[in-house]
Amino acid sequence: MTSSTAPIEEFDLIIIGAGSGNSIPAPELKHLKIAIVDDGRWFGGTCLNAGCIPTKMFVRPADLVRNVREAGRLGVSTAEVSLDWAAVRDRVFGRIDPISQSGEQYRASGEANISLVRETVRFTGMHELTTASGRVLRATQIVIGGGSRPRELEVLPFGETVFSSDDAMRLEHLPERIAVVGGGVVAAEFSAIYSGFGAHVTQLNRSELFRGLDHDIAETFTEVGSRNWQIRAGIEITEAKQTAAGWTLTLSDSSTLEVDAVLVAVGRVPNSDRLATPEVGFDHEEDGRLSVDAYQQVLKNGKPVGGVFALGDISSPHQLKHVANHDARVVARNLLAEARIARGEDAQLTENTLGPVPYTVFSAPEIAVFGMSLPEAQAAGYKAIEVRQDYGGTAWGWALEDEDSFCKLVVERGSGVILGAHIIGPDSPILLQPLLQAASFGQSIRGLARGQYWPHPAATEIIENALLQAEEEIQK
Ligand SMILES: Cc1cc2nc3c(=O)[nH]c(=O)nc-3n(C[C@H](O)[C@H](O)[C@H](O)COP(=O)(O)OP(=O)(O)OC[C@H]3O[C@@H](n4cnc5c(N)ncnc54)[C@H](O)[C@@H]3O)c2cc1C
Ligand SMILES: NC(=O)c1ccc[n+]([C@@H]2O[C@H](COP(=O)([O-])OP(=O)(O)OC[C@H]3O[C@@H](n4cnc5c(N)ncnc54)[C@H](O)[C@@H]3O)[C@@H](O)[C@H]2O)c1
Repeated sequence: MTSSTAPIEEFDLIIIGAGSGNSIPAPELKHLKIAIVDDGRWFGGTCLNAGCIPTKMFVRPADLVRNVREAGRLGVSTAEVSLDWAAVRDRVFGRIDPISQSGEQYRASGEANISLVRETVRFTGMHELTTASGRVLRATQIVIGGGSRPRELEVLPFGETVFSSDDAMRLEHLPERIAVVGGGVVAAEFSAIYSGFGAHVTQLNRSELFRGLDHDIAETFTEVGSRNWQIRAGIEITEAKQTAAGWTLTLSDSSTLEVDAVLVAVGRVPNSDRLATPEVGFDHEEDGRLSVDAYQQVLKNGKPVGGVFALGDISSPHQLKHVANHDARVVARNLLAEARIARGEDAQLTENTLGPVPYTVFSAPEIAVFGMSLPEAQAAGYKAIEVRQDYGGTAWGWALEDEDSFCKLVVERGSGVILGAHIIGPDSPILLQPLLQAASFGQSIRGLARGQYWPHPAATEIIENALLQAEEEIQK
């Protein structure tokens, strides 16, 4: 399949993608000749440069302003508050860009056994890659951590005033009127950010928001979110016309919307096509991600391809950084184990077997969930119960004057194991963790609430009360 006549450059290990893949070269791999290949606009992958980290650095000031605006109901009188987009943007990227740049410098010249290749590559053999400039790289072991990219909408292709999350935080000026297209986590987080900064935001989605989540969580998000930005769910853009000011969007109910700019946040596509992994015959799932086995080995005709592993968004059903990081830990162990097995030594591959995956949305309101809703648990054949604890039923909820937030628990009646937890409200990503811990270790909720102190009147009493309710319910 090699089309280039360039001399072949041989490595022990090639890592494609310097996002989560960049954590793989550890001291244990110092004996290997390694190439790290990445064609990103910024070095270090999505999370650092255009994902988890900068978004949360924008969410925080937007939250502060929103809290001040809402503080009147707690008796706090405030003058008008505002946020300076350019100042926040420069603070965020003034911190992030140097981290990315020094990471790149270190990889380019910091270690004798590592070569950095800043080019796009494609597979031209199962252990061979060809770069855009025609270099041919070969290795015994290859890790594919190529990530995903924002999906484009046919009716609104990306351009100067139609952008994805990649550009959404680096805008020169914050547009006054923004349409945010999508009903998932990216759309939710950016609607909260832009509206906190004072833009007039209209979120458009073809179905209800957060369709995959517990119904009450999705409904409450829509209700509370609507207090800060406009939400139009169950609507599609049928036509988009560029105007002098921005865009006129025609919607499926025949109404029109005038905006200055559009953020398209309708999911992310795995980068397997850019790597030509279909052409070398690797297996793929329906959504285009690479198929892997329990050891993160890439499959071909259902069987693992020796020496080829994948991690993160390019092979995971969960496009989440904590999942990509754990995949990388498993792959790092398995690279060494595979080499030992090949040398006839006693070694075993490690399975990727962590418990339920937490999913958190840093919007206004925040959401944190894992596992099944009650209908999902019942459909899966569990004898399950569900309880709901409102924040407002605890002293912390009174302090917040909260009338919207809640925690729902789905518990298997017999074992007392938590099958799902669904929290919407302030600090829900933190409140989820004790529940996730119990579920991850298969711990019954029996005795969990009363077997430890819960500081009074902290927000964790919401979890304590939910557990007590669930314990009572499974005893009936
Ligand atoms: C706006 C936003 C906010 C997010 N917030 C969160 C959050 O709060 N919490 C959370 O858990 N997750 C969050 N995520 C998801 C998280 O960022 C991703 O799951 C994670 O970064 C994926 O890591 P990865 O290593 O798989 O891929 P990436 O970090 O994307 O790395 C892949 C790298 O491969 C390179 N590459 C791809 N194809 C080629 C090729 N052919 N040749 C050479 N190089 C190539 C790319 O340039 C890229 O640098 C967020 C995502 C976005 C977009
Ligand atoms: N806090 C976090 O953990 C966090 C934050 C941001 C992103 N992420 C990750 O990034 C990934 C991408 O996020 P996302 O919000 O872009 O995707 P998503 O899958 O969460 O939501 C996509 C939304 O776009 C809509 N949609 C899809 N195709 C469409 C089309 N053709 N026309 C109109 N609407 C369409 C869907 O109905 C859905 O509401 C997520 O899977 C998530 O795991 C995580």
